Amino acid sequence: MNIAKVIVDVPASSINQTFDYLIPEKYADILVPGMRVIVPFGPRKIMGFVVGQTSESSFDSLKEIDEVLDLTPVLTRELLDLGKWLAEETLSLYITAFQVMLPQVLKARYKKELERLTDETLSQDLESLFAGRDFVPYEELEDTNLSYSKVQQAIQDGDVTVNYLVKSRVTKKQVTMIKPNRESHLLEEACQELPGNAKKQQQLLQYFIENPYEVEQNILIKKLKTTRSVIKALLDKQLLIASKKEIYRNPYEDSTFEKTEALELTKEQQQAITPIRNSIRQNQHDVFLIHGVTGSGKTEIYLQAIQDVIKQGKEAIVLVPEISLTPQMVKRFKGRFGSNVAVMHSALSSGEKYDEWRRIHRKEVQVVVGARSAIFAPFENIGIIIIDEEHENSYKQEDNPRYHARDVAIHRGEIHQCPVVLGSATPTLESYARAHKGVYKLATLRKRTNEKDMPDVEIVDMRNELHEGNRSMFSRTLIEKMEHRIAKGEQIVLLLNRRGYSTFVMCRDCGHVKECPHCDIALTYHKNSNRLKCHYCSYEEPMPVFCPSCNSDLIRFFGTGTQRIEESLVQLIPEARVIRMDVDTTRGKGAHEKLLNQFVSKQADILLGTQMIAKGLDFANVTLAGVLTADSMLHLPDFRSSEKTFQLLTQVSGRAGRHDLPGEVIIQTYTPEHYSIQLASHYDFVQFYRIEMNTRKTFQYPPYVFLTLITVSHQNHVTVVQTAQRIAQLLQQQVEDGTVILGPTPSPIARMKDRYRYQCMIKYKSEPNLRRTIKKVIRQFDEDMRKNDLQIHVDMQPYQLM
Ligand SMILES: Nc1ncnc2c1ncn2[C@@H]1O[C@H](COP(=O)(O)OP(=O)(O)OP(=O)(O)O)[C@@H](O)[C@H]1O
Ligand SMILES: [Zn+2]
Ligand SMILES: [Zn+2]
Repeated sequence: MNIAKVIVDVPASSINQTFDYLIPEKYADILVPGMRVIVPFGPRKIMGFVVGQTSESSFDSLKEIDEVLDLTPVLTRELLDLGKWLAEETLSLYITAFQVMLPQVLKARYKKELERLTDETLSQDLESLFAGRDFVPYEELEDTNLSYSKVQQAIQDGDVTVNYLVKSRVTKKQVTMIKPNRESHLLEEACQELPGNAKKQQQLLQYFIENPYEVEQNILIKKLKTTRSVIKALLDKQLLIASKKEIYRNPYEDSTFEKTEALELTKEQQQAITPIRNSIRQNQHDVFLIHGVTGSGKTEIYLQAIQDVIKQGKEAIVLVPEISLTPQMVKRFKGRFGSNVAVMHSALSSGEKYDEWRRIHRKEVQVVVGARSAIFAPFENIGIIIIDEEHENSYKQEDNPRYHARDVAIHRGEIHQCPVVLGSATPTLESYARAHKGVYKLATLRKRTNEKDMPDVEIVDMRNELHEGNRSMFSRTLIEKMEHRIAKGEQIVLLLNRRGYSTFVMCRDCGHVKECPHCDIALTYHKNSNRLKCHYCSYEEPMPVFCPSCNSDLIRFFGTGTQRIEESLVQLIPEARVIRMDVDTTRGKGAHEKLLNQFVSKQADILLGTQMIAKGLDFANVTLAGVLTADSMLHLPDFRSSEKTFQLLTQVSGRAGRHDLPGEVIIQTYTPEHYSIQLASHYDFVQFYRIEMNTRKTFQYPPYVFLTLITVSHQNHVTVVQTAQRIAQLLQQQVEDGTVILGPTPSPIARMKDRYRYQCMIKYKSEPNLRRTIKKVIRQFDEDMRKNDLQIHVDMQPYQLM
């Protein structure tokens, strides 16, 4: 087995296969599939993944592997297989599928070092390598004759580890630790000698008299509500002593989470969890759909099911949509399982992400809570996979590989023979239909755990407001109710449904709309910088003073952004303190969390925001939720627009009155009679499901058919049209009767980043060979893609039809 099969990092379909390389003697003992290597490829040296080994090759004069990057495989056997499956399922390249499963840090080449983890004596050659140091540059290892297998053994024994030196900014985090500098009785004496007014210092000393241990300065400050200057005073008196300590970049200080215990489950919860527990006990793969109203205790069910899995010595993956991966959510998992939880979140720095991944890889944790890509957590003994808010679009990756985390979850669930649990108050029609047919097992939670009714929903017809002379974005009812709440010291959540709306700039004289010069899309006005920005390619320019088309100075912005709403809100209710949450105010790291904390600590009366405020937030003091424009996305050219509207309205309604105070919801709309608005106001999911399924059946949309979207793009318009037409023709010849090929038509955004875009949609009921057919068709354009920058994207499960 002296030959390695390698998938190389060249993202081209002509290279999408394994290449054979000779394994040099020095790597013979240590190399296993799943490791990354550097190999010569043409004139270059590139990275690749070892996916297999063999002793024979049909090629002669093989080149040698240049370097082995990992001493422990970064991809497990299962993940290697999963990568192959993923590539085939989504028609993407093997290399892209492997890359998506790994943290960013492992996708590039970084300097490495060996770190000694033990004080025990190591083998002699390792001792001479470390030569008294704790850290050794990796190159030194490569320069010695030391056998890699010895180092590998030391890593497996936990004596040594390999670190990646991600840019120094994120490599190591140092924290200040504080501990007492004297024995407790001496501290007590000192405490009595402090002046009587030094209450804060006394409190701090008292703490260390009772807890004579080292503690992180920041935690101390939080716990005792004390300050740096108080600590400094005692440091200066040499009663305490400070030191620096390097820590894992654990972004959530575990010790600050209060421990929670399993709650006694309600009847409904028990009924829902029992079959899940059975599957866990019997190592059986089933898919469960928990349809439970907001506040019905789904999360508690997840927590207790995970508890069972941990007891079995197995692992759990919990997926949460990016925007609901809030500190509140993390707290619930860390509160129950403490440091046994890793969190994977896009707001973490690449170093932090790598640390969390490594905790999983080393099996230091049994639970991971994360956004979409956490589905690839390198666990090897999975006992449950949970997808919360399963209807969320963010589970679909809109980039290659275009996968849906739900499909990956079910595939891994089959491999590990473990249950997969999908939960939502508004499941997708696809999932609910499967539950209806018995493919998934359905559990329904009808009641909130606190037995409180869902809040009353009032629909306000904005057309009437207009007729009666109210031109503002706020109905009189909503204003009245807001004023009432503010007077009582209660809080309000206001949602501006922003999809379909934006602040674009238009000339009132000639109607000219300012568009991005590279994309066929209106530019968005940003007031803070007084600039126009493109949300697709990040092009920007200053707000024009004169219309570029007719030179009129009546060029103004239109539409309704959160910023505009905030301004008019403050005009209407001057005493209102408003926190605005949108892409602009939440950009910085931790900004999201900071705004929420301000709201929780009642520094504001109103939380105004886009979709991001509708999910998962749980505020005790919120008694009114308002939706400003319920119908703004009802008319988008997307067959899921009614479903999305229903989901959003239901989610927002769930924000109010979750605790002791009763809640109320106002939905403002121009189409009050629409079924998704009417049924959302009655929380009638099942009726909505029935009506919407009928519509889907009539117009032949999923779940009655499958869709595949092929998008062609190129700088030259003619090339795009011709290619798209040719693809449609070729497909037409090969698909089954009854399969429909729509298009080619221009994509809804017909040009993006200077590239024209056309699309074909395939609608089918059964096409067992579709993937093969598409591959064959696209292969004909290989050369154009390689040499001529033609792009063809295939999405086997399109969600963004725009
Ligand atoms: N068995 C129980 N007994 C008492 N309280 C419970 C129980 N289960 C859950 N709760 C509490 O009820 C509240 C709502 O529960 P939870 O957040 O789990 O519901 P959910 O269905 O996940 O809500 P959402 O869909 O809005 O996220 C929480 O405060 C939770 O602590
Ligand atoms: Zn643009
Ligand atoms: Zn003009």
